[in-house]
Amino acid sequence: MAARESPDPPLEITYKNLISGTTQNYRRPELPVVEECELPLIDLKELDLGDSEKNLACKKLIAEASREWGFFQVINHGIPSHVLEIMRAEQVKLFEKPFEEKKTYKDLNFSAGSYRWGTPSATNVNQLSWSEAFHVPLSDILASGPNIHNNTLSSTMEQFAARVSELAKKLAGILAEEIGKKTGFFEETCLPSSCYIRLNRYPVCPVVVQHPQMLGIMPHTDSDFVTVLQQDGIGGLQLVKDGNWIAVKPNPHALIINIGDLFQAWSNDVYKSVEHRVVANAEKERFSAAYFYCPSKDTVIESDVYKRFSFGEFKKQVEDDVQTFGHKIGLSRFLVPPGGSSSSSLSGGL
Ligand SMILES: O=C(O)CCC(=O)C(=O)O
Ligand SMILES: [Fe+2]
Repeated sequence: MAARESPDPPLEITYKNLISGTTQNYRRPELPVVEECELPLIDLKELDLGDSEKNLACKKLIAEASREWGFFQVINHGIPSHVLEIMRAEQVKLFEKPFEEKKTYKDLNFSAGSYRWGTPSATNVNQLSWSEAFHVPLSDILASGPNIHNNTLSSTMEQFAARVSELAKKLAGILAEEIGKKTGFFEETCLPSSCYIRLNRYPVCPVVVQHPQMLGIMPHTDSDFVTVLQQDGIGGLQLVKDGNWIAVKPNPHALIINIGDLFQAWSNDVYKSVEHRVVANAEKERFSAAYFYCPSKDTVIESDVYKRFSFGEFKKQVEDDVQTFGHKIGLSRFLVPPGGSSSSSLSGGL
């Protein structure tokens, strides 16, 4: 295959100087990595057996995992396997396209900037994400009407989103109920068009030999209520638990669920939005698809721990911080100062 037709973004060439530099490449102290482990595995079948004891026990497990891990995996989640398989097949087909084509992908009504690769702001190798992604607001897909381009990718994403959002809504409702909050909140605020799908590909990373700590995606928390993640069998996802990085063992039958920043704030820090990252792989490429369950931008998050903020303000703050500091600061930006009031308005805010 001619070089210009390669599907891979030119990560190695673009970041050559960062990769080959040594002295300026200070690496911040790493948390120790603990061995691969299984996330709490929750069988959602228990919710629908008509057995109220099992139903309650299952809800408790969901809440407990969200408090203690911020992450869990679910089986018997109700999403037909063909929906997941078609999504994955379309995702692979999309990423197989030559890099030059992905950069300007016009077949879909994806907004500008949906396709991302590497880390444009990286000034040292530790800030480099060895990956490419389509980060797609579902409003792009739904706005284009039913299958306007006769495009199987957009109709597949629409079908995937419809099913996965049902799962996210169900889990969010259970988590709300477990802390005595209104479950209807999500139906009112998280609309089909306010959510996002992010299709990730982690190309093989030959540089791992020189830089064993190379990451596929930088440590981050998600800026949503709940994320539903479909990963393949390669592995590489890690999360922080009790001050250590834990490697998640892939389970081919399960979907991964994690709590995002909005739920942490809305639950007054009961549920945890936990930092996670993906390590690069020297031998195998990896795919994942994340569904971000988000409210409309004007939705206000009320919390006793954080100043009240709209989702739009939160997103804007994250974007500004990434621009200024090269990384997200997140919820700590919105903490109520000691002795302060959570209803105080942000400057230029509500
Ligand atoms: O690929 C993964 O396993 C994680 C992806 C992720 O964290 C994200 O897209 O926010
Ligand atoms: Fe994430």
